[in-house]
Amino acid sequence: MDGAPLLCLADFEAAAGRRLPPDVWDYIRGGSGEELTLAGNRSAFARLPLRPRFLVDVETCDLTTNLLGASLSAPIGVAPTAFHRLAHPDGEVATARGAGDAGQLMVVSILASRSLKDIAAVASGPLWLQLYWLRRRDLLAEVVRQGEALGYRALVLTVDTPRVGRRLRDRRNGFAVPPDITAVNLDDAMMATTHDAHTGTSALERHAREQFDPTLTWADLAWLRGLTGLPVLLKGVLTAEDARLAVEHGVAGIVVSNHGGRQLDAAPAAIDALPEVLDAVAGHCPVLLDGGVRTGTDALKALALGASAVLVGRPVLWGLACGGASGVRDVLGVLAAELEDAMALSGRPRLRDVDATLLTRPSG
Ligand SMILES: Cc1cc2nc3c(=O)[nH]c(=O)nc-3n(C[C@H](O)[C@H](O)[C@H](O)COP(=O)(O)O)c2cc1C
Ligand SMILES: CCCCCCC(=O)C(=O)O
Repeated sequence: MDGAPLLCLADFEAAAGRRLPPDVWDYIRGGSGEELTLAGNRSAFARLPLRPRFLVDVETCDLTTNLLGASLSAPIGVAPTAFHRLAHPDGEVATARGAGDAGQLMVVSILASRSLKDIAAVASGPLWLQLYWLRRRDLLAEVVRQGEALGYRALVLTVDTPRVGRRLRDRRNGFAVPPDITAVNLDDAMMATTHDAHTGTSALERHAREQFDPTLTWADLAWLRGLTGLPVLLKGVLTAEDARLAVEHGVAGIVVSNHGGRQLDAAPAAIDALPEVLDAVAGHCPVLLDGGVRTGTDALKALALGASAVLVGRPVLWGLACGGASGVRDVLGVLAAELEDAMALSGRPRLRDVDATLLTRPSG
């Protein structure tokens, strides 16, 4: 990567914004509606001060962790995002290389623009596979079968997208996926409408209305669990009520997420929704968080509240746009280094020391 050094995720964001075509940049950066939730994801982190402790030996800080049997160099991973070839010609293959080099988890979108097989072939870190519930259950079942056969270790069902949110940037741009970039793990004919550009509308919104199944309910989870031996996590849970139902339905984990502010505008900031979900889950399964994580201190705050790990969406695409695999590795590396710094400077050298007292004064 040439030019000024990229020292924090905001540097990657600015550099990516200069490189990508304006409509792609808007697709990546945008949220839905008035973008209140998008902004809230950041401002909610900014509102939480940390309570550092001192005179603790912090010469060595240990970020390593284990998530559903996978050893990770840090509790930070790649959130599923569609069509990585929008950001770099190598797409998800580069992302998987970068995540593997960083020793971190990658969740691959069902809308990946490289094959699950090519991604698995280069991955040195754990891969999970994200699913949207398609009306075409035969295609969904085939993707699950393929993912399991290729060694993907868990399924992440996104539940916040019965349809795509009102993304005004995409509507204004008449956004459509360029014809040479496709969701190659799904049927070409089914995906054709993602390429149909019409002024004033988003091809992705229209496509999802046709192809995503909005009738999905809790009762359908049994069908998915019956297809596979893989653990199933739910992504997009924001309330205690849904978290309780998720546990009752035997999920292996929950990702607290508002889809990066791209679905229901006015949904709570992810970090604000985390405590009620954690309370309801009561330790029955790991709870991850995504949405607005941009610094090591953001990650530390989520971990202090009780998250097992955080995922990042847009920052990975910024890294990809800036430098392919090495850009992704660097973005994840910067976040991990910042987290390590924050642990040292707050007197919490091990993840088990990272608890609620970092945010709230203990009683008594
Ligand atoms: C360009 C883009 C594409 C996305 N595609 C998907 C997807 O295919 N599946 C999914 O579950 N979430 C998708 N998401 C949401 C992310 O998984 C994640 O929830 C969100 O990006 C986290 O917020 P952050 O970008 O602030 O880190 C997408 C987000 C973006 C920005
Ligand atoms: C192909 C139709 C829907 C794409 C939505 C991808 C996504 O989750 C996002 O853009 O956000």
